[in-house]
Amino acid sequence: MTTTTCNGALTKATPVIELRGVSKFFDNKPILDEADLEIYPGDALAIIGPSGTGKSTILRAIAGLMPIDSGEIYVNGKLRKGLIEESTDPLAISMVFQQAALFDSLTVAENVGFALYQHSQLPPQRIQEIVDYALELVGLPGAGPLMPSELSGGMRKRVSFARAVMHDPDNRNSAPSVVLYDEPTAGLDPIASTVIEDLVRYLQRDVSACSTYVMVSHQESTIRRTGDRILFLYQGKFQWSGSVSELDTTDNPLVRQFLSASVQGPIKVAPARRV
Ligand SMILES: Nc1ncnc2c1ncn2[C@@H]1O[C@H](COP(=O)(O)OP(=O)(O)OP(=O)(O)O)[C@@H](O)[C@H]1O
Repeated sequence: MTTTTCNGALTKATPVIELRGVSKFFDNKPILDEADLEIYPGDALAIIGPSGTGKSTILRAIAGLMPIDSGEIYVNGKLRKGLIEESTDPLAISMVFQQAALFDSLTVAENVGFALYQHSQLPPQRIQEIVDYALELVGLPGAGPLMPSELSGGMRKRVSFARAVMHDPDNRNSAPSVVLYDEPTAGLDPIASTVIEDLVRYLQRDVSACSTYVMVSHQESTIRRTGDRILFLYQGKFQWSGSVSELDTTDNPLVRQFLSASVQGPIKVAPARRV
């Protein structure tokens, strides 16, 4: 594939992440069924699909947080063996979870700096400076001493963003190359969602040299504002791929039914239980 790099040059790129025939079963049910996916440098992908179709599962597989049952995952062309904790990927992948997943007993600063405090040799004063930089980046300057319980849902999400993009500003290579967002705007009002969507684009544009991300969302504004390429996941496979404008023009029956919120169509809908 020919792609455009950050500086505009056309190159034949190696996918930063490639899934080949990845399957994952839960309770003997195939959730991912020989799914293929290629993510190229600078891609802004949005994965959509009905609830329970495996969107979070595929993010966890990409992140190396969950074992797959068959298939292969390549990171920068290198076959990943085992989970992320057992081996090191040749590039940093970071995940923003649906529930901001903060440690409630730690301050905001301790949450954001957690990985650096645990795993780096940097002096605490330097980590503090980096944490302050990350909090500024997400529009929460001075929030470091607060406890998570003092934050709104939108602020908690921004803190989890700061933690996900934590890196040493003196070392641009330490920024995550791929960020995986699992429903970062779920449960937020439209304005708070816009703030998060803008933040995703800002981080892509300005934080690392050529940021790449995968967004999972049910919110149409988030899909349209953060996805350059939309992928429709259903029955364990990607069934459709297109641009945001193609979302409105495609005659793919899965996409049409999904966007029209109709219970009639090829997507099987579990009937509501009568009470
Ligand atoms: N650890 C697990 N153990 C058993 N089943 C699981 C596990 N994780 C996910 N599943 C099942 O796999 C299916 C896909 O779940 P997943 O969370 O990936 O779907 P999703 O598309 O992200 O859904 P939603 O849009 O509702 O968040 C669901 O049926 C879920 O119950």
